[in-house]
Amino acid sequence: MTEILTSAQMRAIEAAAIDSGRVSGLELMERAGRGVADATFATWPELICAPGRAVVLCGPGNNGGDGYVIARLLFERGWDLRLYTLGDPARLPPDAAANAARWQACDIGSTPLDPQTPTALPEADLSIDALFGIGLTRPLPPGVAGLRLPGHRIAVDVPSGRDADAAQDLGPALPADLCVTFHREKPVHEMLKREGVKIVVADIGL
Ligand SMILES: NC(=O)C1=CN([C@@H]2O[C@H](COP(=O)(O)OP(=O)(O)OC[C@H]3O[C@@H](n4cnc5c(N)ncnc54)[C@H](O)[C@@H]3O)[C@@H](O)[C@H]2O)[C@@H](O)CC1
Ligand SMILES: [K+]
Repeated sequence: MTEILTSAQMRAIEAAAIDSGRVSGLELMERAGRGVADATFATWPELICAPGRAVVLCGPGNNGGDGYVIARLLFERGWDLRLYTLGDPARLPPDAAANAARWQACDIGSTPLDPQTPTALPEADLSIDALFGIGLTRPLPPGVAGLRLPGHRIAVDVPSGRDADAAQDLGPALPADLCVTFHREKPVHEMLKREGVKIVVADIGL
């Protein structure tokens, strides 16, 4: 039977691993981003040798940090990247800020999303939803809830707008074809499977 962890249990496991000195938060984020890229190419192998365009949406927390890692990894593989940010990048938590700085070194730039009005996103082969993960605390702002995601839609950890613990209905959420979570499934992933979303659990070495 699949072992399922709540978001609080997941945070405790991550914190214990980091506190033990066995692994840094930054390294966990790198493994998380790599896990999403690997699952994406395992799901759509035709994309491995045919880099196209990817839209990456990065939120204000560590889910956004995963997004910056994924953008960098796709850029290194020759993809045309369009990165969008929500919130003030100057207020990102430390590991996400470090990956935003690495992204800036790629010299591609980014576009802020308007939280009130949905931004028109370009056509793309992949869209990566790294806006909110297990840290979502309230309904999505209207400018996010109304986004139309192009191409194959990949949710990082949790589709933005969904409560990872499936305990409360937080309102509209972004759609996903593939959702890549880390270490163990969370309660929402059982619901997502029933909705036809492919779930991949990436091993991040915890
Ligand atoms: N070291 C770590 O902690 C790791 C974290 N990971 C990623 O980090 C995620 C959790 O990161 P966080 O705890 O930073 O949480 P999130 O990145 O999910 O979101 C937290 C941020 O969103 C804001 N927020 C919440 N709901 C909002 C709403 N409706 N509108 C606007 N702002 C809202 C909060 O104020 C906070 O700034 C996981 O889902 C996973 O993707 C992975 O990188 C693995 C390692
Ligand atoms: K997400």
